[in-house]
Amino acid sequence: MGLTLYYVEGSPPVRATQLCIRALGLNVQYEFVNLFKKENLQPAFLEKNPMHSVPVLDDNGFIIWDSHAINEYLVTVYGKENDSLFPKDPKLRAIIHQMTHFDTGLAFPTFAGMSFRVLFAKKKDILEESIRRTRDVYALVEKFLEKTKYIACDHITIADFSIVTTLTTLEVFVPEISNYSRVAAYIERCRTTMKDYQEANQDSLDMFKAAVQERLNRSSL
Ligand SMILES: N[C@@H](CCC(=O)N[C@@H](CS)C(=O)NCC(=O)O)C(=O)O
Repeated sequence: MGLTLYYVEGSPPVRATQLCIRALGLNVQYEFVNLFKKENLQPAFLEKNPMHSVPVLDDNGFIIWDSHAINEYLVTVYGKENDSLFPKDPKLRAIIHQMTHFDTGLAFPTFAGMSFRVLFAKKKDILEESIRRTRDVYALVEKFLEKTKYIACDHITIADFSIVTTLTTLEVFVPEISNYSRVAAYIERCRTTMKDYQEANQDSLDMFKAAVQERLNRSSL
């Protein structure tokens, strides 16, 4: 059996978990869940995750959902003792949680609102309110990065997997990150230092961008 990840292409939380899986060098089987065909609402999937979201991890029958929880679990169980991706130091852990809650509470829902509108409700525009919220996210991350190279400290942690995947996907809708120099430098740092960034984040992000671009019918984003 081993590890199975239920996933969909393009999803920032799925990509966050894939970055973690790649960083840990884990061997994982992938099960595609087609959200457009509502496979996530089928009883068998709801049994695994009543929240009907991906990613979901099955570790030999132990089921866990939510990318942040999955990443904590993977590093705790399969990482090195005191793995730097999720260090045991309580203060650092608190900051990692602070940043993953920022992702869940503000950054990801900002993405999800725009994504639902364009891909599922098939609208061809983005609401002003969503653009304003995205700018808030960029400005907050710009502020967070005043003191550290990565989002929680000076090295990569699981919080970075969540923040970088969400930020790079927000940029698909509101391509203004170049106005935020620390955010732009941070994304470039993640791109060049995270293991298998291209395969775990960029490839799927590019597919997502092409799908959004097609729906919005813009020549460039
Ligand atoms: N907080 C969750 C969010 C997961 C989530 O909302 N995933 C989206 C794809 S990006 C999904 O599965 N949406 C379908 C649904 O919620 O019904 C996580 O980090 O895993």
